[in-house]
Amino acid sequence: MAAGLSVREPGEDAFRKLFKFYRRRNPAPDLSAVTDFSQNRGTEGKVLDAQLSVSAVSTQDARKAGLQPVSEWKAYGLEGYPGFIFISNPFLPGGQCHWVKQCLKTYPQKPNVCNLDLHMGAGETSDLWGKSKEQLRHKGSGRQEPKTLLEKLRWVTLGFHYNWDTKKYSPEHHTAFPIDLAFLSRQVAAACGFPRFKAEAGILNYYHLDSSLGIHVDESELDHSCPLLSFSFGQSSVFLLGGLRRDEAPIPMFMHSGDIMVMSGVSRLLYHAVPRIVPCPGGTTLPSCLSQMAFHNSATISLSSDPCTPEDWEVCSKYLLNSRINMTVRQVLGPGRTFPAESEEGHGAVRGYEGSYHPDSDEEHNDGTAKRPKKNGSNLESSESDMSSITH
Ligand SMILES: O=C(O)CCC(=O)C(=O)O
Ligand SMILES: [Fe+2]
Repeated sequence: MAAGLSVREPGEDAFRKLFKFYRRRNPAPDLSAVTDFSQNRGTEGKVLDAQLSVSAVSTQDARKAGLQPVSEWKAYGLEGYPGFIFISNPFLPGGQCHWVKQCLKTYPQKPNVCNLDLHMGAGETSDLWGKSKEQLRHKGSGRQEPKTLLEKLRWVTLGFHYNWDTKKYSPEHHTAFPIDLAFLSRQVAAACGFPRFKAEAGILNYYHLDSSLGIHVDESELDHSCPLLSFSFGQSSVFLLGGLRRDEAPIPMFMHSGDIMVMSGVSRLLYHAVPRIVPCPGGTTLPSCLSQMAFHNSATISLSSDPCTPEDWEVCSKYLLNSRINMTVRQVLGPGRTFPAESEEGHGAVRGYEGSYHPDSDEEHNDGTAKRPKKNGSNLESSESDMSSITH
């Protein structure tokens, strides 16, 4: 680590040790201890069935969001982690394609904010999709080929735009939250017992095969009684769920495409990180739930005037061969609350952003420990010298 970059020098705590273990390239780590909810593997009696509110979401609304009826969802909790809910891919066949397409084609557009805005002009960052799609579609697997703008995308913020420097939200930096994503979030939150959840801020993280997201707690939101929702698409990842203290050893678990995680109650403020992306074997395929896209039956068409077409999906699937997308949705303010006056503020900050709070890829520098926010803002790390490490 370069001198002066460290915000603080934590000891070799249990979380950091496991982060480094799973982040390691050579030799690749043994993943047999990673809990896999979809396979009932590695759960060692700690997994509980989570109770969902089946009647809180109509089958019609679930379908509109691309989801199966709640009665079909497989939802789990973990003993000792009240408020943590893991929903194993509840999407309908074809239901994920709308969200992937939105993350690549729609949400990066203005007025939303993305990492490329920090060092490129408005003209250059407009229509990333249009500027990238042909090149991406025809791209070979050669590492030497220049990256498209879409491949340089690391994060997008929605609604109340998270400020990576101050680690705060502010009323001045707000644009309309996407209606379709608010709808999806409302259904998931309602099923988990939060019928009044209001999607107010979103952070989309774009990971490549060498990306990781450093150890952190999401505590910048002003009301922690509201859950944090997390949706994953594309290649799988290892997610580390820790405790309220940084030195508690985390539980490693896989997040696969379509999986949804809800952090609420006591688990809302747990340390967590993503040390590793785990591509499908061979690196040339998509997870099976994504390879059977049913366009004729696209469940989400009614949510958007721009449904995901087969041509769109060709670009999305090419992108996802090497990538993972995660959307987190947050409620920033408590019900009926507004932002406090500046002088009353005592809130804010993402605690312990160790490594990067944007996907990052710098192996040497990415041991899960806090660094000064990079110019790109976030905390993602990647082993290239660009900015693939997430450090929100
Ligand atoms: O990518 C993930 O699974 C986690 C993302 C996350 O923790 C965040 O955006 O705060
Ligand atoms: Fe987080």
